[in-house]
Amino acid sequence: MASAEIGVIGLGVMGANLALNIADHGFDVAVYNRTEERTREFAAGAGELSSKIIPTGSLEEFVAAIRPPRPVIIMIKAGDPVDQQIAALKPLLENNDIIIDAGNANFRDTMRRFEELKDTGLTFIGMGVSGGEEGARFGPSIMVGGTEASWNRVSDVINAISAKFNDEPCAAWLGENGAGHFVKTIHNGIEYADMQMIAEIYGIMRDGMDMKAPEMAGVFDAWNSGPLDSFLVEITSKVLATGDDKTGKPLVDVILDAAGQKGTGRWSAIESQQMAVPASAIEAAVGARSLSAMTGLRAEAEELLGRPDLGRFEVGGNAAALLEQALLAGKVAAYAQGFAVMAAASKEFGWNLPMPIIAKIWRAGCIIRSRFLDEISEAFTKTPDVANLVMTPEFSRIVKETDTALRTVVAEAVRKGLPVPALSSAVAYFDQLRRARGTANLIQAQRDFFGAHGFERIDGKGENHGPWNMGN
Ligand SMILES: NC(=O)C1=CN([C@@H]2O[C@H](COP(=O)(O)OP(=O)(O)OC[C@H]3O[C@@H](n4cnc5c(N)ncnc54)[C@H](OP(=O)(O)O)[C@@H]3O)[C@@H](O)[C@H]2O)C=CC1
Ligand SMILES: O=C(CO)[C@H](O)[C@H](O)COP(=O)(O)O
Repeated sequence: MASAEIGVIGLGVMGANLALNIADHGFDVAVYNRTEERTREFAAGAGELSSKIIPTGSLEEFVAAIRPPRPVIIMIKAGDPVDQQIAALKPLLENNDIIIDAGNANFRDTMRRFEELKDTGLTFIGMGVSGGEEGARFGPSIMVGGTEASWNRVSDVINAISAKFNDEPCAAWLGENGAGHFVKTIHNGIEYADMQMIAEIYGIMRDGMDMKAPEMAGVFDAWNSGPLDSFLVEITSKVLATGDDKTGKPLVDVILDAAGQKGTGRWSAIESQQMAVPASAIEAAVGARSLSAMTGLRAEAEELLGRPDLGRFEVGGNAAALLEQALLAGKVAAYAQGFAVMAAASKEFGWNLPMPIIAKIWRAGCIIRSRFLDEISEAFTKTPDVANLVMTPEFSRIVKETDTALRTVVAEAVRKGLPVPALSSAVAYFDQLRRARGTANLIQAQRDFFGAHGFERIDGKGENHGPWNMGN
């Protein structure tokens, strides 16, 4: 008997919690997982929600359990598995059924899938979901891409299960085809930059100020009541306060310093380059994760080159306050870059991405949720067409107020041999951005010299060439 209102395929961390969240909001949900054992375990652990959950052992049974037109959420490993899953599902579905890929898909795959399914009678939605395990269970931030009509058909359930900020759902339709997954990708790119900058500040405290993890936990905890108030700062404090049962040391001290990455940060950097919109903080964060994973090379390099031991990180006065300001400044650069990349993609793909709404739906539920996003949403609401976040009155004020702190922290870290790739990229970004006459005049001259590429003069339009003397 088809009684479920919606189905979820994939009962890993995210799918299982999303299914429980859906059931918790009163919807009957059919579930299926490739490995049936996981479905059995999930159903057995569903407790009082089990009456709303229909576990199924085959795709046929799964499809038959959902009332047409069927919304089917796929929440499995991104990439080829999604194509395989769609191929297996397609012959079983009927006209008007909706396939919703909720994993971290590359938006280019989403656009392809959208096209492939366009004339089949089925509808495809690419839906970015953020919030990790807890978000999926109790309210994630949800970024939807597809036709507006398809969004209207699923918005009740998606709004219901999403996080709420001031009672507003942190879910929205953001545009056609790949829009939702693109925005989720940039969300993750910003997440990478945010995390990297926090890690750089942690590195300064640990290696430059000789602070121990519990002491740092207190500093991050205090920062969480100020302008840096955010989920990532909050969990950083909690992580730093956690001990290791085995050694009695802070757990963070016994974790291998090699960061994993599943692709979304890298895609953000690649897409920013494709669109010629600088996202140097995100790139620095991706690069730093890659270099972190080269543990053998780093050990050899330390041996060969020596690790600079240039003394303590000294900024005079209140170092914690300066670090807090520097982190805030770095965040502004990362978010300004992420939003600028989205603005360019919006034009290129004709999505008309609503920046104030994107900032709004990131205010709760997602990994980068913060007080800061409320300020961004306000800034974009007041000045929706601004070219760059830092050009808004609110954020230009923050850039000016935090400038000395960012510059001081980066300069002192560089002087003392403490790596700060993302924070230093922020200084360079701001310094280049606010310099009306830069140095690319020389690059233009060089290009013209070796390749006759031409240049424009400051005192007139049109292409010019220099009288370069190639012979000498
Ligand atoms: N974890 C997180 O914080 C977040 C994850 N995501 C995204 O959500 C998606 C799911 O992630 P998560 O729940 O963490 O992953 P898990 O590793 O916990 O679970 C993976 C799921 O994918 C299924 N799967 C893997 N390969 C295939 C395949 N070839 N065919 C069918 N099913 C397959 C697994 O089934 P089986 O049990 O049979 O192996 C399992 O249900 C990913 O795209 C991820 O990037 C998005 C936001 C946050
Ligand atoms: O989407 C997420 C959070 O928003 C996932 O946790 C994702 O896996 C994070 O990316 P990575 O694994 O590359 O750190």
